[in-house]
Amino acid sequence: MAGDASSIPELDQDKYDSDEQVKIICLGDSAVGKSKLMERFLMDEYRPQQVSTYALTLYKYLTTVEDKSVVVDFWDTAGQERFLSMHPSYYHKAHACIMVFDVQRKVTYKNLTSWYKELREFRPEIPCCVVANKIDADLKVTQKSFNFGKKQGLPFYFVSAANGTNVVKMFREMIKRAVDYKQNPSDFMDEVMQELENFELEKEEGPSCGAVKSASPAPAPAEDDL
Ligand SMILES: Nc1nc2c(ncn2[C@@H]2O[C@H](COP(=O)(O)OP(=O)(O)OP(=O)(O)O)[C@@H](O)[C@H]2O)c(=O)[nH]1
Ligand SMILES: [Mg+2]
Repeated sequence: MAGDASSIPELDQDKYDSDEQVKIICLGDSAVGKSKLMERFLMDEYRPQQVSTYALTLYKYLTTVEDKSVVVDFWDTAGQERFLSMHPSYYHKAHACIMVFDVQRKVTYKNLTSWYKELREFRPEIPCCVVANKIDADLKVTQKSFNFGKKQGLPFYFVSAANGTNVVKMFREMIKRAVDYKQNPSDFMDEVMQELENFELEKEEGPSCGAVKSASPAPAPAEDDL
């Protein structure tokens, strides 16, 4: 992924500056089910055996949010997660993040701390959620409470890519939050970019009293009961 991204049109991230494009990234250890969750949501199908992702995959999804057309790019990792770290370009301009762990492997839950830390270094304010995957393998796990993220007010979902539990709900809510965030960015750099854009517009249109977008944080939906 760290190669010459500029030569691949799909990886030109300037497109995420346009109103109708959002970028959603997925974080979590290898084999927690990130790719399967995206496949489940996008194709509503589930293939139990598939080799892990060795190259970056972009899943494009066209939808409408509050009557507006939106193109969502879901970014799936290139196996860099084995090193518990991603290339900065993975985070660049992301509007939301889905953090996944595997309920059958405790270490994947523990590692969320490192994932979250890295995410916030690059994207301090974007909406994020915590996803407990593979609940089909042990339904009793839904009685347990997983408190990571509670402090930060992150929504939590028990899901299964295998049988589809909560997959559509989780993705729909995250798309909505990504779009809300995009309309009201609260990251300092996003604000700077927005101001620069307004400035450029003003220059083109001549002097006027152009307004700068406000910077209130996107509201988080109510957390699932654990
Ligand atoms: N039982 C069960 N198995 C799942 C579920 N989701 C994924 N798996 C299995 O877990 C394994 C890993 O799934 P992937 O989607 O490839 O995981 P990943 O996080 O994309 O892994 P990397 O690409 O290596 O980072 C596969 O063998 C899947 O079949 C689930 O909901 N339930
Ligand atoms: Mg994968």
